[in-house]
Amino acid sequence: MTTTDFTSIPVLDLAKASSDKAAFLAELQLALIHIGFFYIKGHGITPEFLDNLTKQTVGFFDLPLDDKLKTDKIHSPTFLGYSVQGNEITNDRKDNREQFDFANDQLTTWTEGRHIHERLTGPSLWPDENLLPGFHQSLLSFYNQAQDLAETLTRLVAEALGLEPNALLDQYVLPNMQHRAKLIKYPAIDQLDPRDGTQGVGPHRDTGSLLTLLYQANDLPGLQVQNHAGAWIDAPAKPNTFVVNIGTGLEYLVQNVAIATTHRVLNPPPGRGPRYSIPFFLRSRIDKKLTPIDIPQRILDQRPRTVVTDSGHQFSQVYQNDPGLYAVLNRISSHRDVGARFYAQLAQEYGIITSAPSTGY
Ligand SMILES: O=C(O)CCC(=O)C(=O)O
Ligand SMILES: [Fe+2]
Repeated sequence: MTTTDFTSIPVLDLAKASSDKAAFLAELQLALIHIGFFYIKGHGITPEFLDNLTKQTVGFFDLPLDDKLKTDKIHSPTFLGYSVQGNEITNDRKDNREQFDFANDQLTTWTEGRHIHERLTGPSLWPDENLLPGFHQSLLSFYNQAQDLAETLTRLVAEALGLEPNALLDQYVLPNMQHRAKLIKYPAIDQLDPRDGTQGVGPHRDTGSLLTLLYQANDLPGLQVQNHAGAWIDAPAKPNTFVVNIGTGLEYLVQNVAIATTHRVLNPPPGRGPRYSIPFFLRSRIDKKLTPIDIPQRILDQRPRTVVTDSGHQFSQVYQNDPGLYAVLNRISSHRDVGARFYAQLAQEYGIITSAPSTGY
């Protein structure tokens, strides 16, 4: 075990990818191999758009509970929709956060007898447009802009690892596949029952995805990244940046040379009000078994030897054989009520409902 490791998260400027590409790729390579997290600025998503998205986010969580519950995930096998505070489990413990999962609207192709992963794809559950005018449109616009940015970054990740720009996207992302995004609200500690502790979301790695882009919508502490010696490092909000991190999908597909670093969120300190964040997850395709890509030896030689992590490693073997099944199991694990309703047999087969395992994302 190493005793020293990174103590802050680097800020990369996407504009530099045009003005001085070699320097940008060198910074990116370092972040991928040794940190697993970086901030990105100069990304082109406007401050006005992000301010409006923040207003829509606060507006949604401020709706009466009954209105939010009309979009509850329990109504859909896609796990898209609202989850009330305390209804999610990470690393065996209840998270203190409310969230709204969404994606672009797609039709379900699943019918009895087809692969179970197809049941995850389908339309989002939107609140009544009259309650929140413009909400649906803002969120879809965020989804599309974030997907473009995540794909741009994935091309640069490929280059930083000595590959052709499209090498990862061509193999591991389908043009029309459904990715995921969320609105999240973390109540401050004084708004919680003391018995609930301070776990906004427990230590985890983002499961099965390639990259996560996270917009921290207000300036409150809480997000922490576990460095590879085991210490927790703050990742404070920085205006007009996204925090970018690597998912376990990318880590596996690039032979562990980019690292899916563990992170968590603590509920905000008393008196500061709730923290809001908005992640987008660029997934890897889940319709077939994926084989890791060949990486130049000079890059592989830089792989870190040991990484300390407080996150569980649930089902990672399943991912290697069947990423679609893995995606379903992770969703069931995080949202047991939806799992019990739509996937009872699978949940039982994998001991999920009764044994309370850990999960991520
Ligand atoms: O809200 C945040 O800052 C992080 C959220 C996160 O890590 C996740 O939902 O996977
Ligand atoms: Fe995460």
